[in-house]
Amino acid sequence: MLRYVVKRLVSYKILNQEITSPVMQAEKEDEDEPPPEEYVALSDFTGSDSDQLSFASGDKLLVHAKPSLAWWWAELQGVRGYVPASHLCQDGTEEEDPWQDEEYFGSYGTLKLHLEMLSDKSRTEAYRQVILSNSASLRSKVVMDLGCGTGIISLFCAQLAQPSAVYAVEASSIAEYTRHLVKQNGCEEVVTVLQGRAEEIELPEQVDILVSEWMGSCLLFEFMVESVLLARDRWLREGGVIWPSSAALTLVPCQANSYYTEKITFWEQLYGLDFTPLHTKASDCTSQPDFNTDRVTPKQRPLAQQEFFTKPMFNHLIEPSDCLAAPCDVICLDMYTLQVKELEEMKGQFHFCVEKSGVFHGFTAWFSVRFDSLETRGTAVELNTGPNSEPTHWKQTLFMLDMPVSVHAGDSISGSIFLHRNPKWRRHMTITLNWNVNSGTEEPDNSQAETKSFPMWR
Ligand SMILES: C[S@@+](CC[C@H](N)C(=O)[O-])C[C@H]1O[C@@H](n2cnc3c(N)ncnc32)[C@H](O)[C@@H]1O
Repeated sequence: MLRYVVKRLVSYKILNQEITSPVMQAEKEDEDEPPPEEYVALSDFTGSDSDQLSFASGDKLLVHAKPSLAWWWAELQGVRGYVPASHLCQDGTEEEDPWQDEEYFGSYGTLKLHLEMLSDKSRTEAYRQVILSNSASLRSKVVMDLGCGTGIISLFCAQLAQPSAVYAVEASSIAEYTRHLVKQNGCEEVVTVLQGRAEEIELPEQVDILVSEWMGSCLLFEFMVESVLLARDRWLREGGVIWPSSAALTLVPCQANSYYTEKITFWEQLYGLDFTPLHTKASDCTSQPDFNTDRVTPKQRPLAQQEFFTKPMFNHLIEPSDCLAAPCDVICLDMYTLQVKELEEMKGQFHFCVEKSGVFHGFTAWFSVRFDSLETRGTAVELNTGPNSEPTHWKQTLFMLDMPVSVHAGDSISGSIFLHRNPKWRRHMTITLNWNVNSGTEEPDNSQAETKSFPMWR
């Protein structure tokens, strides 16, 4: 579901935002300070630096300056500090829709995204294979296809199996065309297209199978999974089946030589001139805190790293040879038991044994989903979006470290990953990686724990 991401990037222009130092701004405020705006905290926040302000859900804060989209300069009970904008909303004023449904469903109302998804053979064939290999068990069953788009999964059901009914639910305006497609393919007796949000539509009966293609970049981005869980609790009969049945997010430490060269080494020699201050921490540069990351640190990050390595990179296709260790599943979801509230914060651990010497540039993430078989002794179908499978339109997601680290076979990289759903923008999240590189030699280990947060996208 990269399609929606790209649109967001363009519209937010996050990476190109103009940042004013709030220190400068705060000084200026004394002279001609505009009146502060009152905001209410949506959730608790504990500052991780001395210049950050901690607050509790429901606190009323005065916002004095908005130096970036992510971090504001605010006051609580006379104390001032930086606060994450995503944790605040304005009381009493009409807020933007936290689900951004107009834009989200607007983009699924066009053919562009459906063309991209239907062109993805690995993805679409995986769903086809699930229906085909379970066709006997699907006979006379009732199916709900949540977010049917052009109706491809519903049509597979009608074409390859004999369900008694398929309810194809779609909130975007593409649903009007889906009805024509169902008729055109002679499936109107079985497939009923219902236009509306899955959370709001009414079905005439409970369903035996709930199928959906809901996965986003890094599995959860877009959080369509929430709609699937709510539909499961409302419409799936007891003992019913959910496809995909489970999902996993996988991580690997990797090299990313060409991306690093393109964005960092590039500045070293330009037309016989030295542009290295753009990627090197220079002591004589004006100190400007980094407002783009999830934490404001007093550490100054070079401009190139700030601009290119703050957000993760979608559209990355990692070569298996660039994986420095065996990949590790860091988050595993059981779609039968997962609860909506668990989506707010998810944590996983990793421990990688470096298998070959190289440069550790970052981590690459991807996901896989599994569809349990309904047939006795049937085999599960897996859709894997990793580097050892056919590329999909999701590709993989690259998280660049600010500074590459040389690693050797026998070293280990261990740590944790933390997915924090944006309390305000419900389709977004921040991924925080904490890691430690330990040398495999007998020498004393001086390695330091590192941490970096990557907003996706707000
Ligand atoms: C990733 S697309 C999959 C489309 C189709 N199932 C396919 O495989 O080609 C997800 C679809 O779900 C729809 N959708 C997302 N959330 C929904 C919700 N809560 N209710 C109804 N439709 C939803 C979107 O508009 C979009 O068309």
